[in-house]
Amino acid sequence: MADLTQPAGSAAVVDSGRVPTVVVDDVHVIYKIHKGATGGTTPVSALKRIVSRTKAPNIREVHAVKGVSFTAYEGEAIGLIGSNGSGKSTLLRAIAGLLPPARGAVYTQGQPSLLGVNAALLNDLSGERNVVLGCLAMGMTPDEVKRLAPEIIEFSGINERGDFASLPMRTYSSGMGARLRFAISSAKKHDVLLIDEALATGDRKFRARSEQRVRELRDSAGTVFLVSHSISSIRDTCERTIWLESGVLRMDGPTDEVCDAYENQK
Ligand SMILES: Nc1ncnc2c1ncn2[C@@H]1O[C@H](COP(=O)(O)OP(=O)(O)OP(=O)(O)O)[C@@H](O)[C@H]1O
Repeated sequence: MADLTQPAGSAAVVDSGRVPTVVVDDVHVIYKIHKGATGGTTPVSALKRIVSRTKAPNIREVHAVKGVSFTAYEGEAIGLIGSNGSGKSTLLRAIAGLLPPARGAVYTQGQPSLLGVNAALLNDLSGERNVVLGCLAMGMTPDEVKRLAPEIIEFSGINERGDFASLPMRTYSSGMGARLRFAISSAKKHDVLLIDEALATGDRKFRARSEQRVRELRDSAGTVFLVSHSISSIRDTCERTIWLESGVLRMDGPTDEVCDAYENQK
């Protein structure tokens, strides 16, 4: 995925004066949903379909991202906005390499790191143990982990109301869990960091801290993508915004212009 050479005839445009980190080139993502075993699933009917080259009747397709193209550069923080179901999370997962595009391609510099509110931590382990495991999983050395763990716990704020870091994560509120996930993932410099709504789960103080962290990550020459329904978070942290609607890229430009258009629609 590291080769950023642009394919001939590509819809994505690369500015040669800047270093591209993500090229999304005419990407389509289609979910195939199995509607359950409601007939047509016997070996005989499957054989008939193979012979007649027809699709299984119990598979529905959802075309979630439709021909999206753009290029992201080093040092950019890009907001992704759009109404519910417009394809923001799907696009993020495609950039992370978790969903294969049905058509088109994603080219990235290094392995993008997806930070979502559902990022996997182990519920039966304490916050402290999850910090250690999460940091090791991101490639830190044991010494780095030892040095950074107290800062990560401090940043997450989970100990603000007692010693929660030593308690199993299942005792945390969903906001506390999300804050810890954000604190772990953002402790490391990423070439490309993808954040899905994580900032929305914290309280006001944590939101301010995490917005500052996003700006630092961006300033350290990484590229940050931020999916959020909070337009004020997007305005505060991103200088560029992409607006998706029904899977189609509706607008891509300076945050103020795109957010104004989004807020003034209809
Ligand atoms: N795992 C899935 N299987 C099938 N369809 C899905 C799946 N995930 C999302 N979709 C569909 O894909 C479309 C885009 O969903 P997606 O979650 O990417 O939108 P979104 O813009 O992130 O929405 P929201 O703002 O509500 O989080 C929707 O129609 C949704 O129903």
